Amino acid sequence: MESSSNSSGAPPSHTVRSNNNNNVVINPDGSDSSKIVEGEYGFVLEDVPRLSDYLSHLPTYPNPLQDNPSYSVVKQHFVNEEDTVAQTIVVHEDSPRGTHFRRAGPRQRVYFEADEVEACIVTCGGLCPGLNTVVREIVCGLYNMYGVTRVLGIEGGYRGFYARNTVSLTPKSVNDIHKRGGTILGTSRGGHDTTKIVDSIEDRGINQVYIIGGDGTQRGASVIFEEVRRRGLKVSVIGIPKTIDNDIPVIDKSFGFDTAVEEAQRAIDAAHVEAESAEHGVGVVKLMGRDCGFIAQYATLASRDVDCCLIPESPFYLEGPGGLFEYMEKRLKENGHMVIVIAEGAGQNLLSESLPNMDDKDASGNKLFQDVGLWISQKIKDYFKQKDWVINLKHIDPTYMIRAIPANASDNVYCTLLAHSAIHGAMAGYTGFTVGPVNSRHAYIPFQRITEKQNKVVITDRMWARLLSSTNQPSFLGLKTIQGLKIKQEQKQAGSC
Ligand SMILES: Nc1ncnc2c1ncn2[C@@H]1O[C@H](COP(=O)(O)OP(=O)(O)O)[C@@H](O)[C@H]1O
Ligand SMILES: O=P(O)(O)OC[C@H]1O[C@](O)(COP(=O)(O)O)[C@@H](O)[C@@H]1O
Ligand SMILES: [Mg+2]
Repeated sequence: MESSSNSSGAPPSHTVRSNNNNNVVINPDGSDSSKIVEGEYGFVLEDVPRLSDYLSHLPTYPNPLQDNPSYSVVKQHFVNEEDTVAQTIVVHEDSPRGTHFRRAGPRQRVYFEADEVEACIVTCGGLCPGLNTVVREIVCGLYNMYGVTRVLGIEGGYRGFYARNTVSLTPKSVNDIHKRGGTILGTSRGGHDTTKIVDSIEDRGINQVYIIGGDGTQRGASVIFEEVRRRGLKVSVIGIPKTIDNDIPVIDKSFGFDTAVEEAQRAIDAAHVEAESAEHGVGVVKLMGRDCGFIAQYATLASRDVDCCLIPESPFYLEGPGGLFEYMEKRLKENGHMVIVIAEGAGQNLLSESLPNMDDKDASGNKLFQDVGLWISQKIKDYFKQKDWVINLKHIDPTYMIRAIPANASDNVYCTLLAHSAIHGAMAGYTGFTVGPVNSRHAYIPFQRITEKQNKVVITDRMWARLLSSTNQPSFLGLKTIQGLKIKQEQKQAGSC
């Protein structure tokens, strides 16, 4: 096969000029692999590392995709090397061009020959619908698009690299796994040991590492990448973002989220049927969402049967004017029944008042929460009992049932695109990135942008207002807080004019 040599030389650590004369800042403080490219009119590219940044004279090869009969219909075979995806697409005349990410997709030249690739896949953290689809599509995509036949499955999450045997994954062995929930590879929390993991990668001759997981996993992937780079290995480290909670920033949404919202409808429907069939019926549905209430918010908006949605981002209170109990009394008088949806991370401040000193963490260091569904159900029962109201409360907790199902059709397609974007990036020699859609276009995003903060429901956005207007619930914000938010909003608008 034809090969050409890349001569980028020794690891750069300063500002250099790119092909199109932009400023490129690589490793500004020497501590990480940030690559910021600054262009005209406020254009900023937050680029991702490439193997050639730290390995010199790497040969490249023509991309085999151009000879693939299935792709012969494609008009433009390859993504232009200079293509980027804008993070902000709502702009006005004077807006700077703003932050961009490198566009995902197949490149004209690749850094790996098919028979050179030793890929591996690992799934980490909590379950999420679609994990098996991503695994399947990495295996089949590598095989069908690039002729790669050697893919290993790492079992049981990060610790599987050094504590378990691997399984060989072939298009045949993964053929129908997308129809099953969970992950055929198994998963775990904790157990991240960077040195042991990279030793295992080196010992097994692995040169493409596909890591599927949430924010914790991507933090782990980032340190694996740094260690791989420090050792000077020709190994691409690619993160594929996963979380049912949808709390990963920058990307449009995470896979499995749509499936979760859809499945949550069944629980809300059941709660509604139970509630409306009884006198003063109250249905309480607990949904997942450790630090953010996206599943609860979207499930509520989709259902239209929910009277109150409680999420971690919007603090609430039970007693007194404007509180939950007052609203419940009003709603039960008006309508005879009501449905409450609560995200698992909501109201934890109130719970810790009743149950102090609960500071347990899981093996990954995530805080373990008290069961807010049980807690609020008991509080509601106690309140109405002392008021001599007979209510009929049914509490439904479908959380793990929702998480354990296979992905729905749209999540399956989304998982396929994620897997393909990840493969194209790895084959093109990109590394140290997470893949995901930004404003509907798949992009390669530096790890630190994914791990530096969490995506949250913004309660001053129109979407939350839509929810409030659909449920008619109180905002639980005091007059002072609302005024404060308004002033902030006005100051922001004045500043941007
Ligand atoms: N800061 C970190 N550095 C290295 N590994 C981490 C870090 N945070 C979490 N991990 C590892 O990532 C894996 C998944 O993390 P976890 O928080 O459980 O799930 P998720 O990836 O879904 O957020 C675990 O094996 C954990 O040890
Ligand atoms: O019982 P587990 O496995 O610790 O999972 C519970 C947590 O997993 C989640 O579903 C998702 O968390 P991750 O994104 O960290 O996997 C949370 O909503 C929930 O709090
Ligand atoms: Mg997490």
